[in-house]
Amino acid sequence: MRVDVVTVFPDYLAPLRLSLIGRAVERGTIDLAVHDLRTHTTDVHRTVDDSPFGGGAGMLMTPPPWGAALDAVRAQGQQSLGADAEPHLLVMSPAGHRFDQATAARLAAEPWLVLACGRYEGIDERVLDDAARRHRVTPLSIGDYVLAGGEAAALVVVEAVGRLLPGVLGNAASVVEESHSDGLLEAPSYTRPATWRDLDVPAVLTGGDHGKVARWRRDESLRRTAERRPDLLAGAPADRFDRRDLEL
Ligand SMILES: COc1cccc(COC(=O)c2cn[nH]c2)c1
Repeated sequence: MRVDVVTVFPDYLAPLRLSLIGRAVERGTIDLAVHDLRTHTTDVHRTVDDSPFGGGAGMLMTPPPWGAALDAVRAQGQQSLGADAEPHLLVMSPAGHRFDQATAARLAAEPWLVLACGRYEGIDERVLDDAARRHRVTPLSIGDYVLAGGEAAALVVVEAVGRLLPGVLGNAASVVEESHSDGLLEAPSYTRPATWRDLDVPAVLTGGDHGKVARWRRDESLRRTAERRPDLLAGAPADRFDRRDLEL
């Protein structure tokens, strides 16, 4: 997978060169390129923002540097992926579609993502409209809060998507048995020592009955989800989860 990130703070994306994702980049599983938006300005002050038409607080990112940057990113990407290749542009924004594990799984199947990191109050809408003439554009939110810029959101998206790519997680690790993989939160988990500060591991987990372990984990998963994230249960079709255990 090729991943391009456009930002006024390239150094903010340095963590993508570390650890799990960093190794995937070194191995070439992820072909990562971080681009400095200011490289695509033409004025002496390297201006990327201006006041919003219609008034309003703060500044907005002006289209010309974004247009030039996205054109350059497409040209570079097509050099390595082929002249017909087109990216999927993800614009990190509080006004975006909700990013979740299902979205991460869908994006992990795509060959080329370009992430746009907005700053200030955001990016002039015509940048998205112009890009949409050539390829898919998806405004994407990692949650219902406002950050100072899209860079932290880009780190989240690249990590959540990158870890799903083949070979990125060690063989032992599994993306199947984890929170949100089955629409629920994962059950509590334990490892050695069996007793720690007079706290014991639930006996079912050390009893050796795998059927009972599976049942216990499912029950705990449903209980934890009902307690912490009832929204995940509310939207589910009636038969999706075994609600009898939770008196829901
Ligand atoms: C592009 O327009 C804007 C405007 C304001 C802030 C940002 C940065 O992104 C976020 O704040 C965000 C992303 N997911 N959840 C929050 C982008």
